[in-house]
Amino acid sequence: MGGFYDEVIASNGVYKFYSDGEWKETTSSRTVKILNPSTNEAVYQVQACTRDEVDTIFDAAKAAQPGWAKTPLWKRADYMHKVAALMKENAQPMANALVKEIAKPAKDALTEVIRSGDLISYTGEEGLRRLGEGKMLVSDSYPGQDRSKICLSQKVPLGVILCIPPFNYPVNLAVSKIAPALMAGNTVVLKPPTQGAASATMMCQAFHKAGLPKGVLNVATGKGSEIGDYLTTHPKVNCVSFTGGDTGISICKKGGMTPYQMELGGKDACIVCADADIDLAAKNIVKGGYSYSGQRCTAVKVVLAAEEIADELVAKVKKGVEGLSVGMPEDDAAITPVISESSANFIEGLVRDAEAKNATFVTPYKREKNLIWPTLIDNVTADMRIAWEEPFGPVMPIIRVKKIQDAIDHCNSNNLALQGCLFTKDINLAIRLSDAMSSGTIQVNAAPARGPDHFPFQGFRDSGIGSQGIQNSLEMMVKVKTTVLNLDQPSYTVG
Ligand SMILES: NC(=O)C1=CN([C@@H]2O[C@H](COP(=O)(O)OP(=O)(O)OC[C@H]3O[C@@H](n4cnc5c(N)ncnc54)[C@H](OP(=O)(O)O)[C@@H]3O)[C@@H](O)[C@H]2O)C=CC1
Ligand SMILES: O=C(O)[C@H](O)COP(=O)(O)O
Repeated sequence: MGGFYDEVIASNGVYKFYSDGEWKETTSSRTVKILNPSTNEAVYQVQACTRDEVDTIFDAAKAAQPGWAKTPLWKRADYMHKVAALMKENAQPMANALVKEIAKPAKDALTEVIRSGDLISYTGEEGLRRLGEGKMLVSDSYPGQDRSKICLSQKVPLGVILCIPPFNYPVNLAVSKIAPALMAGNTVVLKPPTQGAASATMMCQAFHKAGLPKGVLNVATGKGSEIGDYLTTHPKVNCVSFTGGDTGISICKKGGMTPYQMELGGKDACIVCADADIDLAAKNIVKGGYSYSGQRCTAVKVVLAAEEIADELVAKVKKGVEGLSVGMPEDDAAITPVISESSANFIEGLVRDAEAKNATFVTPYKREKNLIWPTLIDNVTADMRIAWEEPFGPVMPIIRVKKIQDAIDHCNSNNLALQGCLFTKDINLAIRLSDAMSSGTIQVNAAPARGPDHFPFQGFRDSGIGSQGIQNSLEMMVKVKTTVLNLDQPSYTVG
């Protein structure tokens, strides 16, 4: 694997956890297996941290926080640039791990690591400018007041941030939480997804090698079902930044007076209007719906096509889908095995339901273990589960609509409301539709996407709480502290 990562791995080949600046093995000797989705065989193992170890990790994070908050902003930014450079220099082994543990196509895996380095650098820059700014308010703007009070507000850290990313971007969605949290003077406990824990753990070595002070970043590994509740309800947690599925909703319900940044599931709708550029729409549906085998929260997950153009659109999407390579991530196939057998079974359940209710299979459904061939399903109706549920797999439903209002109503009736997109050549219609679609982000004439990573990224309804994107994440990782200067008499500057 290469010297840079050697100390991350224990002598028996199990990845270590990271606490108080040191790579450690659990005293329980229990480990968690990470299965390769392409073979369903164990490819890596991580430590199953005990509750005592979790306590020690939080103690380290809590103890390190005041010192880190006193580290000048420019120094924190310097660390971010060092980490980013180290990640990029040592990207390939991390990308290889992504290929093996989450079956991400080889090129996309490398892109994830490089994109993460860029995100960390940008966060250093942005944090330096933004977090150095506060506000000064004078009192005489409020009725009845004179100018005898001056209010100074600044952005201060929240404390210890618990970061929990999902399997599909274990590196990128980890750093999109860690970097803003650290820049804002917080310390971090990372709980990586089990599938993705090896690459996420490797990523933390870049922080270690950059010389980050002890306890500022810590990694607790183990199954979410075993240590998740203990982590999220831990008394030393001051904010939970989570990306994943419905688990996020139960975290909020179980939790207390802790701020949450939640990015949850999506059922991103793609509305194709009668006047759309059909080639452009078809290209985006194929790329947006099937890249990483549909396992993106921003994947196009239902197409709502105007009846007039539906035949032409379906034919063009079919052609694109038939051109997708299907195979192994090592070979950089476009469609690779989905994350687990249970995920493949769930996807198959949605497909069988649509089949039983007489949907039209434009491309046939085919599956070998976790590998599912890209499937295009036309004439989907509202009584089918796939019209509403998120497959997180390479399966695309098309619903034909008589009126655009039907498409808007479908989009707005779903509790999942992350992103959406629309295709039209009419800018006025585009704005009206975007305003009418009640989802966190609407893309006009392109597929949904989170990036570029400084753009706001948020879900409405059950798709999330708060907003991400570098700028908004920085704002979510701070609270406002004010100091009011009370003068003995009003004072005015007259210019
Ligand atoms: N909006 C967005 O940006 C994204 C949303 N998603 C959504 O996530 C789902 C798939 O991702 P997936 O990773 O399976 O999602 P999960 O919600 O199952 O898991 C997400 C993370 O939560 C952890 N976890 C599991 N149980 C608990 C618990 N009780 N307390 C705390 N943490 C826990 C998991 O750990 P472990 O792996 O050990 O179980 C993992 O790290 C899809 O629904 C998808 O839409 C996915 C990516 C992005
Ligand atoms: O987790 C996800 O699926 C994302 O946040 C989507 O990111 P992307 O649009 O860059 O794939």
